[in-house]
Amino acid sequence: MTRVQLRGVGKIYPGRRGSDPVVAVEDVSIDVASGEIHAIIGYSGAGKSTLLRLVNGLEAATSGTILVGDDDITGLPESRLRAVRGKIGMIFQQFNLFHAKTVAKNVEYPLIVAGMPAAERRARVAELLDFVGLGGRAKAYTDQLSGGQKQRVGIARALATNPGVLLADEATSALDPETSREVLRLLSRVNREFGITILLITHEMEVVREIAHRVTVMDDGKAVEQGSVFDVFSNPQAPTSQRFVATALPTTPAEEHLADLRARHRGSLVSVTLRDGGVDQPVIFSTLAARGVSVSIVHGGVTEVGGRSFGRVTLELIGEETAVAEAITALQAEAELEVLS
Ligand SMILES: Nc1ncnc2c1ncn2[C@@H]1O[C@H](COP(=O)(O)OP(=O)(O)OP(=O)(O)O)[C@@H](O)[C@H]1O
Repeated sequence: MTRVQLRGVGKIYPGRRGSDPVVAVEDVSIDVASGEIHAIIGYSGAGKSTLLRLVNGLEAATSGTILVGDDDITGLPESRLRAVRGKIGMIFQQFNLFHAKTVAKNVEYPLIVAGMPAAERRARVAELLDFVGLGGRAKAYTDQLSGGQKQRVGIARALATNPGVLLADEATSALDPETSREVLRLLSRVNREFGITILLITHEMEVVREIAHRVTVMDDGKAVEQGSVFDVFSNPQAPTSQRFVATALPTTPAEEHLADLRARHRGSLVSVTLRDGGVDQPVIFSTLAARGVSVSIVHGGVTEVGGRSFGRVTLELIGEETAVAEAITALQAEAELEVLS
């Protein structure tokens, strides 16, 4: 069981040929609990890859401390870093497999480096390939595999030496949505069955929603928001988080779409947020029915986030003007409701 702790971590790259230094990561603190799946999300250039390289010690932080398990990797000499890296597995967007080697040889490679005897290696490789569902493809060459299968080989190889932490660098970005979900489900199993802590970076909110427990949102080198996936999705605070959430959740219609809805629906339009632990849907419908107001859902929906439900629906309310106004006032006391027209 391994936790990862970043405290005030910064990375400044020296400017090239007289240009200004680049602040890639600035004062980032993240606590990844042992056995947690923690996602770091951000747009291109936010500093995600740099952060991951600092965690596996490929690059040295300019400031702050990084603990992997009980090892403070900041300031460790290369010889000691190698031992810590042995406890960290890594998978990549482009898989980084050896094309001239078979599937089995790819997975065996880190075991050879670790000095494991041949008979044990064979047994371990067979066990790993079974786990990732590639038991029948041991002798195939990696260029005969689909993208999803290649990433399964990457995962088996990363797990070979029993790491406590798995770092995933945009691990599903090169895959189609269905294959991406299969690989994410496999990563969830890795986390659940072996208790491996996973730190993954991504620019896709769907990835966060699918498997992460907690999330850090990065923007311009800084951690601008952190929290449980449900909290960040259902109530994003930072503008960057709000933009990401809008890509993955039903939202209030944007202005141009709203104009279209208004043209097609003559009733009053209201947007209601449905949050696990918030107002019950029957309360909304009975409040409207009691005043003779009829209701249609015209936009949005309800979805699963972090194992809980969250939704935002736009409703068209039709009835007597005073009855609709009264119903809206009554609902505002119970629910998160925004009047759109
Ligand atoms: N070796 C380097 N030398 C100089 N600047 C760098 C170096 N690596 C990254 N940077 C800069 O640091 C900033 C953060 O880059 P980084 O690759 O970590 O972002 P990212 O969020 O991973 O983006 P992407 O998703 O596009 O990879 C960028 O401005 C980038 O140009």
